[in-house]
Amino acid sequence: MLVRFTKMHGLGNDFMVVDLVTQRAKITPALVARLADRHCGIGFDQLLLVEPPTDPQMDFRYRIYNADGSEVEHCGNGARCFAKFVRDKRLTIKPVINVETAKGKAVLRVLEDRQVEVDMGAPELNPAEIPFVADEVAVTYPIEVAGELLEISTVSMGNPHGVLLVDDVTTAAVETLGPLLERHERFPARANIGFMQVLSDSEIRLRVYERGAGETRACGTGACAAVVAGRLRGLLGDDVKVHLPGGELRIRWAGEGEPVLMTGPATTVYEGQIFI
Ligand SMILES: N[C@H](CCC[C@H](N)C(=O)O)C(=O)O
Repeated sequence: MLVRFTKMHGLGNDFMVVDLVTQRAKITPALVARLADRHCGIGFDQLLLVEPPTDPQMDFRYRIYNADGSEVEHCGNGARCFAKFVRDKRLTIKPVINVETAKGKAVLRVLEDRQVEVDMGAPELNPAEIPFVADEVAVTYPIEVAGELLEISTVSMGNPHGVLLVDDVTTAAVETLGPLLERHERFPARANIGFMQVLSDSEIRLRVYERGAGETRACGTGACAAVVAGRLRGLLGDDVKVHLPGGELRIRWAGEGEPVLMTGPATTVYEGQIFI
């Protein structure tokens, strides 16, 4: 079967985007992992599927698969690309697009300057919902990894995140602590692990070792989780510039119970077709 796709990225976090509104394809984890291969496939961090909604109140269903084939609950950089894709493909002309995700919904706004603002919903802090093994909710949790005792924050943006505070992201032990914490037994569904350096109350640097993809050039849900964790630690205000290896995101969060707003670019690289 020949399937049309579009290669896109959000600050270098790259995606294969497939319209399953006007075409059909049977997607399996094994197929995703094969297509994600950067030598024998297309190569991407995540596959994004654009589908008709199951909820009539929504405009689309938004499904996400990591490069390892695992289907996940959310992808922030992907949500911005999703908005650009459905508008460019004339699947909608709405400037505000409501999409359903595996664990909720997101509201996508295409702005005048072609940036995309995403209402990512309110963060989840209850350990049981993240999920993270802990007796009660806290701002940080002691966690033992590789013989070290670290302090980690945990946040769900639909998907699970752990956030560590570091002095300098360039020397942070992302390659060693990232995979160990991604698969730590206290994260039963695995987790995305952020390494955050606070520059001021309105600016941070961040690297993210992503669940199912490894370190990426940017992570939208990771940027949201880091700002939430930093604000809860009393280190950040409500409007933060996040510097990621692939570029900058603006993250706003007015506090507990409020939605996190993410604003940033979305880029189309090429169109393609592939036999699957
Ligand atoms: N690796 C993530 C999904 C992609 C998130 C990231 N690419 C973003 O922009 O939020 C997870 O397993 O939850």
